[in-house]
Amino acid sequence: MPNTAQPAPTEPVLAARRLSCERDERLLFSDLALQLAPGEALRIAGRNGSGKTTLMRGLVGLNIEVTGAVDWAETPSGAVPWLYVGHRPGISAHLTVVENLRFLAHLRDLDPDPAALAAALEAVDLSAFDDSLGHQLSAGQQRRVLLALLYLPGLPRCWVLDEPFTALDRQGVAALEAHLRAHCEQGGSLLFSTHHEPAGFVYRTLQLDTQAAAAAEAG
Ligand SMILES: Nc1ncnc2c1ncn2[C@@H]1O[C@H](COP(=O)(O)OP(=O)(O)OP(=O)(O)O)[C@@H](O)[C@H]1O
Repeated sequence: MPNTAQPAPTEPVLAARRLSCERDERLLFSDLALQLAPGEALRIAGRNGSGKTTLMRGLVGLNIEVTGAVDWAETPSGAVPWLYVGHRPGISAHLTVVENLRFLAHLRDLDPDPAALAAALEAVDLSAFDDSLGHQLSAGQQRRVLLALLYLPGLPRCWVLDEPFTALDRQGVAALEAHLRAHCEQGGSLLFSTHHEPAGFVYRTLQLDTQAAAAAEAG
């Protein structure tokens, strides 16, 4: 099922042009353009160090080394149109699971009530660990705390997820794929990176190695 969808002919959620980035005198990408429409998913692929994280952080304004034009569609409320979830779990060792999730939510201007926090933890199969401390969690459980963000109410419609499948077991991968598919089917958009090739939903792929190679050849 993956990799066959063409961009939909609707007003884009995100339109970026002439994106370029050079780091440590190494060209990562140059004159790159991408668009994302409502209901679409775009996977950023490429080898380690090819610039996937750099590109995604640039698109959400977290990396000023990325130059070019980035236009996000305005939201009716004027709120930030994206939810960015980076590749590091960022779990505090001395907070409980539910405290960590609340903190991660607050960092993103979300203020979920206890019922919403409990429902999100249940969705990622962590109900039994809600009062465990961060340092007591496995790598996959830490990832699940972070991914619980995707089950909170009031999220922006475009999700930007860096390596969301890292450390998940097979059941976790399948559950996340189903959740991302439902998000897109409901008109949400998704920009994500992964070395895993998801099979559970439709997405286009932007291959960054090809971009860098083409730019190097041209220049
Ligand atoms: N803080 C930093 N300062 C300078 N260079 C950096 C920094 N972080 C990453 N880089 C460099 O930028 C390049 C792209 O890194 P980036 O993290 O975007 O790659 P990636 O495609 O996401 O890799 P991976 O698949 O390993 O996660 C790499 O060459 C890396 O060395």
